[in-house]
Amino acid sequence: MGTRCEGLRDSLSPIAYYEEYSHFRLDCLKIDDNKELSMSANEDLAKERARCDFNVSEITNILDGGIERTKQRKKIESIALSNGKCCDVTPEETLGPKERYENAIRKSCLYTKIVKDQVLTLTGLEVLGSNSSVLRRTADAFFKDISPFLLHLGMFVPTIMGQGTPEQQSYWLPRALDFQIIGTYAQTELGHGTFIRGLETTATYDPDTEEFVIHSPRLTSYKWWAGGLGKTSNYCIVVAQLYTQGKCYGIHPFIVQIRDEDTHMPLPGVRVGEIGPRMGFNTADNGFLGFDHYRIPRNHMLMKNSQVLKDGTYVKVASHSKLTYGTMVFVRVMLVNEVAFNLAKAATIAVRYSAVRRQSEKISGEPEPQIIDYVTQQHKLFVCIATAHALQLSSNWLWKTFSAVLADMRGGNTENLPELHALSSCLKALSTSDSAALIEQCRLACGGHGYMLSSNLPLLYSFVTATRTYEGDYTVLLLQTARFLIKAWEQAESGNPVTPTVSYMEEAVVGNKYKWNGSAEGIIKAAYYVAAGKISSSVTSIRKRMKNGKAFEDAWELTGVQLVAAAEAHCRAVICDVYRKETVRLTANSSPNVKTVMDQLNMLYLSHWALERTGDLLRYTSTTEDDIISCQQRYEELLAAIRPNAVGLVDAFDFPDEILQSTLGAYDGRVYERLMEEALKSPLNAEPVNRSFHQYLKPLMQGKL
Ligand SMILES: CCCCCCCC/C=C\CCCC(=O)SCCNC(=O)CCNC(=O)[C@H](O)C(C)(C)COP(=O)(O)OP(=O)(O)OC[C@H]1O[C@@H](n2cnc3c(N)ncnc32)[C@H](O)[C@@H]1OP(=O)(O)O
Ligand SMILES: Cc1cc2nc3c(=O)[nH]c(=O)nc-3n(C[C@H](O)[C@H](O)[C@H](O)COP(=O)(O)OP(=O)(O)OC[C@H]3O[C@@H](n4cnc5c(N)ncnc54)[C@H](O)[C@@H]3O)c2cc1C
Repeated sequence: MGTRCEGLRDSLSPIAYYEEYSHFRLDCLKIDDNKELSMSANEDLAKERARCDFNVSEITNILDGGIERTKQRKKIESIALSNGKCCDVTPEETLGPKERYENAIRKSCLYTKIVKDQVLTLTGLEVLGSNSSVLRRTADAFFKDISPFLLHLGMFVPTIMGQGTPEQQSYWLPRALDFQIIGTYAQTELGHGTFIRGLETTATYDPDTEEFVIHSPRLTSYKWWAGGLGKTSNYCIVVAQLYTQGKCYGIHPFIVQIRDEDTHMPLPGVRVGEIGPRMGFNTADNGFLGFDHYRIPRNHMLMKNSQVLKDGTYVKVASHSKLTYGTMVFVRVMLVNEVAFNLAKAATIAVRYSAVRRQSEKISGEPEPQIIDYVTQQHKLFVCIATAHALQLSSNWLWKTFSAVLADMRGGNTENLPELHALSSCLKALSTSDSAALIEQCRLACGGHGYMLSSNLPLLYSFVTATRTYEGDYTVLLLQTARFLIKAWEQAESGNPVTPTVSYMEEAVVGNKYKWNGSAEGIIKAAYYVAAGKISSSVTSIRKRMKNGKAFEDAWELTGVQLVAAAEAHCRAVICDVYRKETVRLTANSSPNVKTVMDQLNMLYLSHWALERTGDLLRYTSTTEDDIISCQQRYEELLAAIRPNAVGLVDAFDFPDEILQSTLGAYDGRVYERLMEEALKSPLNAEPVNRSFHQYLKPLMQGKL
């Protein structure tokens, strides 16, 4: 084999040589060990599918939101996937930073063209709204990492829709939706991300020219992080402090052109670039942006919620001061769905791999079991499937809540905005945090092979762990929810009505302790009592500190750890409640076995969290040790009951291999063959001897260095 490859190296270009070389290596391996590298599907996986006792596509339909939506998703996927040009000849992760970016742009353009020419004509703009997760999911067949266009559809367009006047929308949206311009959302600065009232970029109105002057007064005011900002976008939403008639009116959104539409050169007064290598998002050209007294027309301020008239008069239109934060709320809602989908991918990879992988001996001399037969492995993985369901169903519910509040606000009613803000904040925080932790758990469950980039688990993790930070950090958002909860508690205490998601407080303020009952409804009620207990303890701590002379702000700050835990407990109770109710509702007309397995998963989730929070249950409810023992027993029974259906359950997520992009998780289970095929694509395998041998190793080994 060596001789054949040596000969090739002289006659071929590096890429062609490497492709040829890889094929030769594969051919050789096939000849040498036909059994190992057979093309047939893995037998264990086939057996798993044969023993699955429910109709897989029924659950797929439930998760998609109905049979029609499954059909539409599949249609969109088949349009995108039938375009073979999405494939990478060289694995994305083995390219240098420039090549990776260029390749990401190539694929983004290709994908955009498919969406414009074929998908939008099929679905209309609906695919950009409630159905946009289908586009995101399909896009993953093109990108292992992130598209530089993500912020264009994810935030630039939604900000114009949510913050622009009808005239502004009719001017900007057709251009943006047709990709004649590409935009992003530049809010965060080097010096401030969380505290957006502290942003330093200024937009000062000049009535003489009817322009805003955008300026970055110091280094910390440089915009930092926006996806697609470094090299791709020619426009962006800039969030800046608005000054007019000598007064600051706080942060407002502006549409700012940053590059020439023809040459793509940065415009004079604009300094823009990419921020450098990151833990993930390395194909998304996250950027920096500074302005030197850069002028934009007056009507580039997005004026739906407030306006600056020609003479500089500031007019507030909106009835709520936080409507400028609307895009963030929208993206937080979308992110719950986004991370549910990524967790489902990780669970699919890890469960299929665990059915293929055999390791150790349970009983000496007997065949090695599939690792999925270890109860500890089931404990690691089944909660991932259940959490993906819990978050998917919670995200659908949150989307409905969001749409209803949005409809109210269109009619001028912002009464339910605080509750939506509290809900979207804590659901974003918990869903991203849980998903990141569980994706890492999936990686660990796959042993060494999970560490391979080709498993796709490291990339999924690097993407999802960022969601815990961006669009509002975990702690910061839970503290926002806590503000709402403490106010609600005080209202309940004084006998005033509270909003639906905190109605449990009305019963809890009386001070009863809840008696444990191991049914689903009992566990949910216990979760609400835990939340109420933690909120009550936080209130007591704040009051005690204030009694001891602290100002409210200091008392609040000192109680921060308890407040975050209270908001977390509240959110967990909401997820448990929504997951239960939606499971019951959605399986009302399902076949008996689907009903059973969905109920088992739901009970597994509830029992899992009860067992994770035994300290809280013992403290805030009348749960006893015997109750915990029976809960543990039930949990272990559920692991055993779900085991035969585990592969069927992840098949129900219905990820085509092209979207999953994993050597460990492909449908046919040819794990070892795929690992070897990918290994052979490594650029280091393109030649039998690397030149560093001659340059360094040989001189070192021969004492001639
Ligand atoms: C195709 C779709 C795909 C979707 C996926 C897209 C993926 C995109 C990938 C990457 C995108 C990343 C983008 C970004 O990260 S953009 C930057 C995001 N930045 C943040 O999220 C910053 C977080 N900080 C904040 O939100 C705020 O600063 C704050 C922490 C909430 C504090 O704000 P502020 O200081 O103004 O407010 P106060 O704390 O004083 O609170 C005053 C009252 O206002 C209430 N409030 C706050 N925010 C809101 C809101 N959004 N809506 C309604 N009400 C709000 C707050 O609760 C206070 O109320 P109270 O009654 O207690 O006085
Ligand atoms: C991959 C990625 C993509 C991004 N994309 C964009 C984008 O497209 N556009 C954009 O504008 N931004 C973007 N961001 C920025 C992102 O929104 C911010 O990083 C995020 O909001 C957190 O702000 P920060 O970095 O300033 O963290 P900081 O606020 O400095 O937080 C640091 C720590 O301090 C804690 N902390 C801060 N304030 C408080 C408080 N009041 N109470 C208690 N603890 C507190 C936090 O919990 C955290 O632990 C992106 C970030 C990442 C990682």
